[in-house]
Amino acid sequence: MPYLGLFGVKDSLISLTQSHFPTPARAPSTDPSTRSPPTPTPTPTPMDASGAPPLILAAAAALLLAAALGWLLAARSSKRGSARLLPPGSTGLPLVGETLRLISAYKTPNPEPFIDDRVARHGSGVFTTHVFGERTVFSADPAFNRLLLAAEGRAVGCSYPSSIATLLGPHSLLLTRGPAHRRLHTLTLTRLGRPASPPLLAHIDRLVLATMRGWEPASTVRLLDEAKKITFNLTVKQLVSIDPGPWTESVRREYVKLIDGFFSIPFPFAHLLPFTTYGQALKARKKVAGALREVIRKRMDDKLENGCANGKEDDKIEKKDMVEELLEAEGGSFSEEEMVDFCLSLLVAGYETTSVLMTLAVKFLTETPTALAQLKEEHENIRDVKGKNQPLEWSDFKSMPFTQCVINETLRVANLISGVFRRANTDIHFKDYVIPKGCKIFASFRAVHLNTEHYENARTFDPWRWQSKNKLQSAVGASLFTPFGGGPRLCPGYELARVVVSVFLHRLVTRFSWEEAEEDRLVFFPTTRTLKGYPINLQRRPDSVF
Ligand code: HEM
Repeated sequence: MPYLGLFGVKDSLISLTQSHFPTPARAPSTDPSTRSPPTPTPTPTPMDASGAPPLILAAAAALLLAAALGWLLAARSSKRGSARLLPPGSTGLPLVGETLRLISAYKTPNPEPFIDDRVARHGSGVFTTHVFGERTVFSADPAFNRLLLAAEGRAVGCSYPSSIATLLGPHSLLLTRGPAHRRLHTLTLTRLGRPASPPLLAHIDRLVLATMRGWEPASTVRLLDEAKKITFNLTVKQLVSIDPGPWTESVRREYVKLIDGFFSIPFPFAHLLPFTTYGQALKARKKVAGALREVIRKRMDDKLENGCANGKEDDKIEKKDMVEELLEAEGGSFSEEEMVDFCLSLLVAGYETTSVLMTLAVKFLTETPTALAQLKEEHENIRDVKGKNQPLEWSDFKSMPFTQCVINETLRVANLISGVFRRANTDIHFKDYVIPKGCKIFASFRAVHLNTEHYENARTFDPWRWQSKNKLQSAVGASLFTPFGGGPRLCPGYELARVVVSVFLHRLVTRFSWEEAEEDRLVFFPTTRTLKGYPINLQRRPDSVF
């Protein structure tokens, strides 16, 4: 799914979250202007012809024919008439367009040239290409990106392939549109946009500490795995108020298979092919949804038994979790299935992104010792004032300005979501171009974040760049910094993700020292992460108290 970093066309998937970035310490000293594309994943793999039923073969042939026709039309239109108004570009080879070039770029440690070269060749930050069976306009232009984000739901709409939509469920926030989307988005923001609430902050702190308590005084851990545990348990708590235990563990086992499905090839009739990753993901989805349904049903029954709590007084009482928000919202009109899909999509949405953000922040800091030293000092100062054992409070979070610079810079450099896909609902006029109704558009955040015109030494991890006053506001205002998107689909978890990572860094640097257990590197296919999950050797600090 585009948000998760997957871009699917027909039966293919391409990761959007692709973010390539050389590790800061090894970043090239030169800083070519960088523009970034989405991340490729495997192209649609045709079903094995030998064993395929005739119906499938006929469908496959029809698809191929449609793709060929699409390509021919795109190629013709780029040469004459109205298509002269399309942003410049090339449709590449018949059928595959430029898909293979895109994929191979993202399989290297430096995928930037896919966009850079085209921007340079066409002299335009907006260009046309043809990937995954579809003509697609790429934007590396912050002004156009802003327009696209703001126009969501009107001139453009987000578009997900059916394979992703099936895993998410029809009532997922990511799939709803129009007034229903606005209502659900506001509700989500109300819940997730309040990490300042004392119970939530205390809970994040407790969860992080509980995970770290599981680490031996001297041990090797794969940081990404640990970060994922924290993120999953935290989201479950936010949704249904269940603490880590056998229930969360059994749901997590299925959930991991579901997540794998987003990055797999959705073979036709996958529900009949349980040995494929996508087939297993479909099964896992049923189990995760079933577990959530059981909890939600029980809560609905409890509510019926205890009577509705819709009075004025109750509105003022902070809801204990997302299910309670849903049960109370809109006169309690959400159906069980709507609530299940909604919770499931929240569980999916922040998992990979927040965990990789935590891991990469530690990796970049490890490779930039001066930044790590400054960060440690900031957190030790907080501890000096509070004493060793006190839980973190909101005022402590507010005393972490350098930590926020580290998080901003990790987001800028890592590009966990390298951009978002939209589809034009109408002809779109931008500069001298017209992007026709129905056309797919990719707004690349990464291309902007790594562009030397906007950021000096754009490919170097430099958290100090965010220290200057108002830098963040002006970068966000000009759409030069959009790691969480913008407009009506602005990520509702943006504040929560920051708080989780801040608390995690606080507890890590004040209780442990560490070094890389083995060399690890960033990979960008099918998503941005480190190849080995960043194994580190941890040493508990002698003065740390648990
Ligand atoms: C580093 C962490 C994160 C990053 C970089 C990130 C990034 C994004 C981006 C770029 C979008 C916009 C997608 C679009 O416009 O199509 C988005 C949407 C969304 N995010 Fe996040 N996100 C993060 C964490 C979270 C967390 C922790 C949650 C919730 C627990 C969350 C929930 C969502 C949801 C539900 C949407 C869809 C909103 C809608 O369609 O209205 N995200 N996120």
